[in-house]
Amino acid sequence: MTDPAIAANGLRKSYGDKVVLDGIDLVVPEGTIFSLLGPNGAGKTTAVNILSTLVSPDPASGAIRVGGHDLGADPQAVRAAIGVTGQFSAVDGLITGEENMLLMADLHHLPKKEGRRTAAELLDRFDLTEAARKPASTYSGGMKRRLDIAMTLVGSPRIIFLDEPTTGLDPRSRHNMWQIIRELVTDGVTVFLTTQYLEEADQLADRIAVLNNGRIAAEGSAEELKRLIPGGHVRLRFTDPHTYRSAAAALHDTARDDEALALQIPSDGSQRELRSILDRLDTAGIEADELTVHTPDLDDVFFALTGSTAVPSQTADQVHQTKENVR
Ligand SMILES: Nc1ncnc2c1ncn2[C@@H]1O[C@H](COP(=O)(O)OP(=O)(O)OP(=O)(O)O)[C@@H](O)[C@H]1O
Repeated sequence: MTDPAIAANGLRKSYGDKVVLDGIDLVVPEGTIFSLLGPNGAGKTTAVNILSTLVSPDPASGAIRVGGHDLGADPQAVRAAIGVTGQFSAVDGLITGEENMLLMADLHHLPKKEGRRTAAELLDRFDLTEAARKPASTYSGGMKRRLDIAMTLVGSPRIIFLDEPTTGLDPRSRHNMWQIIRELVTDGVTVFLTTQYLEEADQLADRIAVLNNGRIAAEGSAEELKRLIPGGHVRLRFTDPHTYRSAAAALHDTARDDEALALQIPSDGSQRELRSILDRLDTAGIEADELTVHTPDLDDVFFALTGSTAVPSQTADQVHQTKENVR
């Protein structure tokens, strides 16, 4: 089996009396997007800084491996495997986009010709060819972020840390950035993403960890996390009023919508609960015309997990969410 791209056990970091990371475990498989979510000051940037060798973890931390290399024993090898795009851009505004790229190529000791080719290819890929000869200070926020990522890619990193890559971008630029991130992963790159935008994690991440009070409050796919909090339900819709009434009689605890001929049943969307609903319908010889599973959105999850009341650490069950017609 191949090493995960990132594996950290009991990651700890304190500044004086302040415990920022209180022993967190992270595993990010290769070629996936992992998102660390958390409110301001939760420790997301600290985690990125440690995993990218910029900041030392506390000695009490467990093993940390990035790109298959031990972070403590071989930080140089880790640095060679990763790229980091931080909240504070590495772009130098006084020189052009192209010059920024060529500077990165020099830093990576690429031969002049190869550096020029790589710079031109990446500028083209990130739609910056036209602006390449203009000072980067004249670029829009979205262009600067694109240039920043392009610069990170000059070294062909296998793992990229993106610390709040779309903060402050308008919706169009944000969607463009999401597309870029998806394409990176299609190319086999692993992305470790921090964000305060729940929609961003929902759209992009294979797995999400919610950081709160120095610990991982919950971890799972977006769908799994949404099932951790109440508010989910199964909705059954009928076209025949008689069937609708029979279903309402056969199922318990349903909220009725007589106008829409729809029944709403509280449910965590788990396979077990779905099976129980379908069994009861089968027993009564009833077929619904439509069945949909509704889960709370990630906003609900975030507020529930990072609110004042502590939520125990848990991992959601692997349950497949269905949205399908019942046949
Ligand atoms: N060098 C440092 N010295 C002292 N305290 C620090 C240092 N770096 C970070 N902290 C503290 O650690 C905590 C976590 O900071 P961090 O920047 O990692 O949070 P974050 O989740 O990235 O927040 P944001 O979303 O606001 O960027 C904060 O309380 C911060 O003040």
